[in-house]
Amino acid sequence: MPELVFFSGTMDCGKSTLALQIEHNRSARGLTGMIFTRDDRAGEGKLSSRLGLVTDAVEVEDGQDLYAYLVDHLSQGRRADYVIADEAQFLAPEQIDQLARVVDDLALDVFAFGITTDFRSKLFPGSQRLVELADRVEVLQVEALCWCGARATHNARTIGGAMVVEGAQVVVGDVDQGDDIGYEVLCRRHHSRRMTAATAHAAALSPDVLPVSSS
Ligand SMILES: Nc1ncnc2c1ncn2[C@@H]1O[C@H](COP(=O)(O)OP(=O)(O)O)[C@@H](O)[C@H]1O
Ligand SMILES: Cc1cn([C@H]2C[C@H](O)[C@@H](COP(=O)(O)O)O2)c(=O)[nH]c1=O
Repeated sequence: MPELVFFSGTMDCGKSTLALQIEHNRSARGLTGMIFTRDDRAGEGKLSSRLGLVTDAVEVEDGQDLYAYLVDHLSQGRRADYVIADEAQFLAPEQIDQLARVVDDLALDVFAFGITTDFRSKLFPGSQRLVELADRVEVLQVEALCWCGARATHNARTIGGAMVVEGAQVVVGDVDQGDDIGYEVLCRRHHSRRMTAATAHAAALSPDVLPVSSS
């Protein structure tokens, strides 16, 4: 049975790498994928992984009907044996409904990849709809780690290494951005305490927490 599968996790846990591996394994067996993405860091119409792999993809636009796009594609006699949708958190809920219809009416597997929650630990609307509709939600096996060594479950947005909680839900960016606006994955404890690697390091160096000499 074709399925809608949502591969979810934090940033930097290997979602795009897995998407590229699924694409590679299927195309090696003569299958043809329809690859959708939106706002990949590598630029428009690209699906990229931090391991350096990249492939071309269809850049999803606001209001685009993904089901109609596939029907049109197939009715022109072109192939699509399965669908990959990366950065699926950026899709609108209606577009997730359209992907579910691709599974049910066109009998294609749809593999969606995305982060579940934003920098305030709130669901992205597209991810919420995926959790509601997916046949399976898969958590990636390679766990990203918080600076403390615990499994990272949350995404923090940072400026100069310090966590911020104000701002737009969507700001395309990467981890390890130095002084720029960026992201860091944290465990829940450190996300709720707003404690990033930089602020934890600064606190450890603070005279307030240094052992006081008795001499
Ligand atoms: N230099 C490296 N050597 C080995 N693995 C790396 C390297 N850089 C990144 N990775 C792996 O790639 C993962 C990020 O993959 P990516 O597909 O870009 O993540 P996501 O799409 O989930 O944000 C990291 O968690 C790490 O496992
Ligand atoms: C937490 C969070 C992330 N984003 C953006 C930042 C990146 O461009 C993508 C996630 O990409 P990845 O391949 O999973 O690393 O999402 C955002 O716009 N808003 C957020 O709150």
